[in-house]
Amino acid sequence: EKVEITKEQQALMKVIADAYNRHQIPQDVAKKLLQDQYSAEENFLLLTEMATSQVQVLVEFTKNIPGFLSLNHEDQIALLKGSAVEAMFLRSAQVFSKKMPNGHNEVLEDRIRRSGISEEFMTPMFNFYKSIGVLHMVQEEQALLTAITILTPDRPYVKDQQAVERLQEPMLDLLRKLCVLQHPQKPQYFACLLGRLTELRTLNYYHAEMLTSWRMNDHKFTPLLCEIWDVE
Ligand SMILES: CC(C)c1onc(-c2c(Cl)cccc2Cl)c1COc1ccc2cc(-c3cccc(C(=O)O)c3)sc2c1
Repeated sequence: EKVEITKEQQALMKVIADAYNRHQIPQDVAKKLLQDQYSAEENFLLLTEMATSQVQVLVEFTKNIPGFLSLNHEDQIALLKGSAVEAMFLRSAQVFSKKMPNGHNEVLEDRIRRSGISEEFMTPMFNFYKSIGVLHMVQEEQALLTAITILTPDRPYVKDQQAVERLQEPMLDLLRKLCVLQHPQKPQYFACLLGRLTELRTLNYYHAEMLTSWRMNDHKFTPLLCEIWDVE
């Protein structure tokens, strides 16, 4: 049947896309990836700085999601803590797939591969990056998918799951329509995107292991990362 994006869905798309484009890692921070120190220590510190900056960007983006700030305050924190790693996998995946103009993607891969992460986590991590890359998502899809990830009702400690569902559903409906309109030759495209969200959840477990092994090697995180990841 003819898929139509309603006026209010257009308005929602504009709010989410503008927020996503407005809140990016500052270029001077992203540029640090290109500096020439490549020791495992140096890479870890750089990635820590990127992640910290990314969390700040993520919080600002989340505050622009219509209805988020009217959720119960503890639930707002639970949603951010529960989705931060997944949102950062999505964001860093865009860096790989959008072929950053000044070669960020190669250096990012090198730095991640040489930052004290054990081999067993590299495979699922880079498989995810590849599976996102082949989708060639447009900016609006990336923005909606990030908002949908943040608005996942069944995160740990969320009390009013229905309230979160009521915010997530219109985003899912809009993304479904967008996929049909943007990728008419790929009827399964929307299902593919949702499949990525499932793959993201498994990466949470690998990431928790990564944090543990870094901490066992006495790696330090920033206060913001300690707070969002409940470490130290
Ligand atoms: C604490 C640190 C060691 C860490 O622990 N786990 C992870 C992680 C790793 Cl490895 C992989 C996935 C997820 C996480 Cl969470 C990280 C590093 O996380 C990040 C998080 C976001 C970004 C955005 C970037 C980026 C570059 C250029 C341009 C842009 C841009 O947005 O333009 C973004 S790099 C980057 C690194």
